This record gives sequence, structure tokens and C-alpha cells, in this order.
Amino acid sequence: MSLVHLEIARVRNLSSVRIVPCDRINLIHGQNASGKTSLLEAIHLLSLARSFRTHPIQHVIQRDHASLTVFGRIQGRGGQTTAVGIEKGRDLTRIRINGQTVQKSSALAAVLPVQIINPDIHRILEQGPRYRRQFLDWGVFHVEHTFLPVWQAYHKALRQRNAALRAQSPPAEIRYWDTQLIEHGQQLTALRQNYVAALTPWLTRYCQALLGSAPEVHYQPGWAQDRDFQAALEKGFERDRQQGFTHSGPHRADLVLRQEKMPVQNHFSRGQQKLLASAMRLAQIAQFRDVRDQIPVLLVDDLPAELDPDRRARLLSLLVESGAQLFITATETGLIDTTGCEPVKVFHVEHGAVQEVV
Ligand SMILES: Nc1ncnc2c1ncn2[C@@H]1O[C@H](COP(=O)(O)OP(=O)(O)OP(=O)(O)O)[C@@H](O)[C@H]1O
Repeated sequence: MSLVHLEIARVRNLSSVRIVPCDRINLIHGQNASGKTSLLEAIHLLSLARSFRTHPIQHVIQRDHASLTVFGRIQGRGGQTTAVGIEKGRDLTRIRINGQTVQKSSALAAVLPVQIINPDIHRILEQGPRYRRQFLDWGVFHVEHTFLPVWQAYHKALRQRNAALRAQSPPAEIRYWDTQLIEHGQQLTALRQNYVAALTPWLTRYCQALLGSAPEVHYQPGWAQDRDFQAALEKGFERDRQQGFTHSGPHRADLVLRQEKMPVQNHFSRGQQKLLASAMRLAQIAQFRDVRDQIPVLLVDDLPAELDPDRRARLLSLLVESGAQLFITATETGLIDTTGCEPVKVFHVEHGAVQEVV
């Protein structure tokens, strides 16, 4: 799928932008602080109703304004288009799809799946398991329609159990929530494990191409491997009661990547981490394409950062080969060689104004 029309209002320094991207490669260039990342941020908002940079939306809304808006037209397989729009303010999220107001932001993600590779991408590896769970859950959400209700039911049961633990409720009341936690937790675990199994061959292929070798991939379900979830909850019951929260479960799961028996984050350079994390994104896109017969939009912020010319070229050729509609930013177009990668559109950004270069 591709974004064939984009309008942005009041997103950081982008006061009013209207562009018609092409369905393959869109190069966005401009000096530092011109507004390139803000343009990608606006597309991300249209998909996930949140920024990839900062959590409080007030930082993203243009100073002295109360809300921002992003509107897009998405073309799917077969040429049909969907109009999506989002308005966000401090206490406001208004989403419209084909003229209808929708309540849930997950509806946006279903219409416009977006992936991002940016200079922070090494966080997937370097920082806590939360980032790797988010990575997995993006993929499972898009390829397995049962995922969202299961995820929501699990987290509801978890919230109730944690509230009962904090309130020092009687054990029988806490155990009441265990039944639901176990049922939905096992379903969530199975969905994620199946997803990791499907993703791993793609990840191996992209790691080989970008790094020359592939890490071992292992899904850690969020409790000790020598027992099942029920036994883990039972074993941790007293500790959970003492500390007022649930220590075991899919909310503590992790995706462990090891090379030569060591977690990759312990010995990979920044550039290697960027390549590995990019391989993870490319694997997700390939697996998505396999299952859905569609391709997400891929945002690549500051492609050249951390990469030498050879690795930059290798990554670019895999990004192009993925078939995704690409939005790639760089300070100079000369850093990105798109020879032979037609069609390409180039946009120049200056002080928040975006012009197509013809
Ligand atoms: N809420 C806001 N309102 C207005 N302007 C903002 C706001 N937040 C950030 N800015 C400004 O928006 C400009 C664009 O920032 P952006 O990060 O998009 O630039 P960029 O082109 O990606 O730069 P770089 O190449 O340095 O990464 C910056 O000058 C920044 O100070």
C-alpha cells in the first residue's frame, strides 16, 4: 500500500504541507532543523496516533497552537483508496476514516501500516525488553487478527490482578484473576512464538546480507523455562503479594538475540546494531507481505547516519528490493544513490516548507 496524498498542519515547524508522494522512493532532503523528521513524524502519527520521538503530544504540536492535523489518502492493492485523518490536541484525538469518526487508534494502524528505521533504532537492542515486545507485537497485530482482543484481555486481567495485589486482597480474589491471566497469557505467548518462528528465516536472510552472519533468535516468554505459566505464577505468588505486582507473564517477555553465545547488544557497534535492527524491520515487512499480500510504508530517517558508504548502499538496495513505499531523509541527496531505482521523487525541505524537486 502507499500514501498517495499527504497534508500536514501544525506539526512542529511544518505549518502547512501538501505533497503527492510517489508509490516507491521519496527522498526528503534539507539542512539540519529544516523539518525532515517532522514530516516522517506526521506520517507516523497518521498510522499510530503517536510520535516516534516524544510521548507528550504538546511537543509535536506547533508552538502557540492547540492541535495538529494530518490527512492522507492511502492506495491499497487493486487501486482502491482510503482517506484517513487525525487531529490531535492535548486532550483530544479525533480520527476519521473515509469520513467516519472512529474511536480506536488501532483502526488507523490497520489501514496504514508503517515501519520506521531511524537513528534511535538501536534502542530495540540496547534498551529494555519493552522495545522488543513492541517490535514483536507490531508484527503479530498485523498478521494475526486474534492478537488485539487477546492482548487487551491479557492486560485487563493483569491490571485487575495488580490492583488486587496492591490492595492486599485475600488470596482467593487474586487467584480469581490468575485463571484469566493464564488463559490469555498462553494464547498471547503462542501467537508471539508462532510469529518469531515465521520471522526467523527472513531475519537470518537479511542479517546475512547486511552483516555477513545471523544471530540466534530466542523468545523468552516472561517466566522461567523449566515450568509453565501457571506454575510460575504459583511459585511467585508470595513475592507478587509482598511487592504488589505480577512478576511473571508475557508482559515481561523478551526477544533475545545472541551472537557467539552473547547478547548482541553487548558487543555490536552502533553501525552493526543499526544494520541488525534494520534487518529486523525488513524481516517484518517480508513476513507481512507473505501473509497479507501487501507491503507496509517504510520511513527511514537519516539513512546515512552510522553507516559507511558500502553498508549504506547494501541497506538501500534491500530497502528498495522490499517493494515498500519509502520515505527516506538525508541532509544531502548525494549521500543516497538511487541510480536504477525508478520511480523516485525528491522533496526539498526548508524552514518547514516542502517543495517537490522537478
Ligand atoms: N512544537 C514545535 N513547534 C515549532 N517548531 C518546533 C517544535 N518542535 C520542534 N520544532 C522545530 O522544528 C524544526 C524541525 O525539526 P526536525 O527535527 O524535523 O528537523 P530535521 O530536518 O529532521 O533536522 P536534522 O537533519 O537535524 O535531524 C526544528 O527547528 C525544531 O526546533
